[in-house]
Amino acid sequence: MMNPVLAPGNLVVSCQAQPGNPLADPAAMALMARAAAAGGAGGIRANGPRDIVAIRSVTDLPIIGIHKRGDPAGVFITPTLDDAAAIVRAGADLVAVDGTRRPRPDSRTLAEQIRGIHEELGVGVIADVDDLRAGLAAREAGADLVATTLSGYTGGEVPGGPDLDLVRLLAGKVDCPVIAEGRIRTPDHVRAACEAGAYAVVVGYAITNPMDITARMVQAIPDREVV
Ligand SMILES: CC(=O)N[C@H](C=O)[C@@H](O)[C@H](O)[C@H](O)COP(=O)(O)O
Repeated sequence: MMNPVLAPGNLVVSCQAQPGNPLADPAAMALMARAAAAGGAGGIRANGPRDIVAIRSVTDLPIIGIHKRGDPAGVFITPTLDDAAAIVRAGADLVAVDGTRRPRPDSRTLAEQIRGIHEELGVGVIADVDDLRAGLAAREAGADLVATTLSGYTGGEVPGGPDLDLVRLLAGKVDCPVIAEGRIRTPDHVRAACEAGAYAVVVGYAITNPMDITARMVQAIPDREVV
């Protein structure tokens, strides 16, 4: 197994902004990463070579790199080996890839992609999974860590809270570190994820997406008049 790079018991802050978000700009994501580091984050998760280059230039924290490409309804988190290569060149220390059992756009298997990342790029791999079976299969395929990132995003309605049951199940069954990620919104969620066995916890929108935070606050206003 590759060195997991990320120390245990850390909070990783996901600094990502999608098109349509005014913060979708590498300089803004670098400022987010600096703020996260100043607040005590132990790692940064970031999307795409441009953001990763900008973030690498302002922090020595471990960077979990992803490259979102293609259709968000399918395999779109670092779908190919070339996508992984681009983010490692940009400065990522670990690569996260879609670790679900869905067909991959280049028709390689997850095991082939992971082997390529290990052998050609020399970094560890996090499998972003959606359920226990995917987590076990991803570990079997060579993933160094598994994360609950895609739970709730591969069918049906997206739940309101984190999938702590999946954290617990994975932590009891896979022999590698488990990262809790996805809809972790509060310090209580962070604590519960650690108690469920998470090696590290990733928080995104609740820290780095003021558009989403604002919308939630607005939604909470009773009898809001929509103009
Ligand atoms: C499903 C998907 O595309 N997840 C993405 C993966 O990188 C990000 O959009 C999330 O923000 C990240 O996983 C952190 O989760 P949250 O923002 O809920 O704390």
